[in-house]
Amino acid sequence: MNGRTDPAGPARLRRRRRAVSDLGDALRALVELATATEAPADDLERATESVRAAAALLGGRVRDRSSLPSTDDLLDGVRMYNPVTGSGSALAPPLHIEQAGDLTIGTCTLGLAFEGPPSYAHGGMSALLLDQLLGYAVSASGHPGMTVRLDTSYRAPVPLQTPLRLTARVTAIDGRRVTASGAIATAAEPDTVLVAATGTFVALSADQARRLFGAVWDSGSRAG
Ligand SMILES: CCCCCCCC(=O)SCCNC(=O)CCNC(=O)[C@H](O)C(C)(C)COP(=O)(O)OP(=O)(O)OC[C@H]1O[C@@H](n2cnc3c(N)ncnc32)[C@H](O)[C@@H]1OP(=O)(O)O
Repeated sequence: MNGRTDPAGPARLRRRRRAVSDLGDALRALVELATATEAPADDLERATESVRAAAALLGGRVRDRSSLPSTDDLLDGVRMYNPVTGSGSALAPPLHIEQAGDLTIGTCTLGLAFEGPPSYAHGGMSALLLDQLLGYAVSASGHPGMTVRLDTSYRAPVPLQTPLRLTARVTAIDGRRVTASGAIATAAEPDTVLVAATGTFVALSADQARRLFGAVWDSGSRAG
């Protein structure tokens, strides 16, 4: 039973979402500290035992790839484990996104866990952030689609532990194909582009949507 069919569902769903976000916060802090720590081996060994105990607690009930998380709502755009924006994801910085007219703005700070070259972000992380932000801009334009191409131009390294400002906007709509462009800058110097990207997104045909996501829709409707 999930939040949509259970009479006590809304309150239960709110509590579960809060718990998922709190766990996400704790996990992100853990991942960052596990990267930054210079603690002695004894402490690392004790921490490993605690983390294994926590994993055992979470492993009692799990979903597989054909079911949506019970906390998510695709129609409302709630994806709590999205690896870029999801408050429940240990992998997400998380990136916070808002829409201002036709401009999509993202903010985040990357910690040491995202290090590529010493003291700077891994280039794949920049592409991940931009893919998400461009995809959001495309959805916000009313033409959601999947990324089929992402061209990324790395002009200067992205500093860690520094507030970042990302921007994106849709530049062309051509049938099922939508193009969006965006950039990463620091919040302190928003006009200095560090990484720029242009992405092509394609709206799925009904057949493509059924082929790619049919199993997930079916399990969602079975769950109510
Ligand atoms: C808020 C949410 C934000 C989410 C952001 C995150 C977005 C993501 O990361 S999505 C995940 C990564 N992307 C993917 O996994 C997609 C993988 N690709 C596919 O599954 C398929 O390419 C698919 C289903 C999208 C399209 O199918 P495909 O058979 O390639 O294309 P098709 O349907 O024949 O063509 C549609 C149009 O797209 C064009 N197109 C397809 N691929 C490309 C490409 N690589 N470059 C340019 N144009 C392309 C075709 O030319 C065609 O154009 P036209 O209509 O003018 O002839």
